[in-house]
Amino acid sequence: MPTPPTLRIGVVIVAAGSGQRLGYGIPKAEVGLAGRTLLEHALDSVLASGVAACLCVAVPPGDTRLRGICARAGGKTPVTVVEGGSSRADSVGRALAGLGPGLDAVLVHDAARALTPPEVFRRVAAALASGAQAVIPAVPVADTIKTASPSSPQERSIAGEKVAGTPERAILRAVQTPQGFDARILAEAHGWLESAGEDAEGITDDAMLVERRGVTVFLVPGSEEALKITTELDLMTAEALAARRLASAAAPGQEGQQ
Ligand SMILES: Nc1ccn([C@@H]2O[C@H](COP(=O)(O)OP(=O)(O)OP(=O)(O)O)[C@@H](O)[C@H]2O)c(=O)n1
Ligand SMILES: C[C@](O)(CO)[C@H](O)COP(=O)(O)O
Repeated sequence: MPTPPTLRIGVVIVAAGSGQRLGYGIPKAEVGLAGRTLLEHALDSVLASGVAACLCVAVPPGDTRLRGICARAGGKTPVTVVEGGSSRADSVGRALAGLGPGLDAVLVHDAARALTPPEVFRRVAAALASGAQAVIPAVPVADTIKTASPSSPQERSIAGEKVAGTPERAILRAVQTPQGFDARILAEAHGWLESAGEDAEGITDDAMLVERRGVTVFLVPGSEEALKITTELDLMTAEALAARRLASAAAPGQEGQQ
């Protein structure tokens, strides 16, 4: 089988969110998990994957702590920092500009998915190298998902919403980051987004953005460990995962045994 071409890949980490739902009163990327910030965990995963030629991190305006972390990270891999915007998409757009020219592909990653295993980055990069223009990691959905619509005025005394439909669960996927794209296609899509106005409403990830531009998005296996840390319960789950990793690093093959 021919070897896929090696791509020059830039990685964007969006870390400029305020973490309202976590409610710690500090930017979420600064929150501690197993003694390190979420951003440090995310940087570790990217750098351990070995896919990044360079990184750009979007941090909250005025933040100095995350800038300091980025200044100390990277080693031989250049890490630049930009001020994030008022939405995730805005932060991605700013970080794309901060990556600089000469890249074949870009991976966009949430700092909030701090424990994403390096293998997930490598799977996304491999699919790009095999010719995909857009690739995202995904996992099957465990719950049955319903679509909802408002109840009629007569029904409202029972409940505000009712079921509108039930998509077939077998074809549903929960998607994660890093999301990988041909660099030119992602830049064009974000350029469109800036002028799209109402057409851009409800776009919640970069894959959806390039889908709107007619690009085929491929799926590769994600990881349960790549959960998005959004609430206190997610952080508790992440702490348990990090503890399991530490235990298995200390005693390989012994985890789960008494
Ligand atoms: N203006 C924003 C908003 C979000 N993000 C980043 O996008 C990712 C996903 O966002 P989310 O988990 O919703 O983070 P927050 O916006 O911080 O959370 P909340 O909505 O609870 O405030 C996070 O890594 C977050 O830092 C960003 O860079 N810039
Ligand atoms: C990009 C993402 O993580 C894919 O699941 C998700 O859409 C981000 O959503 P958020 O509301 O900005 O956290």
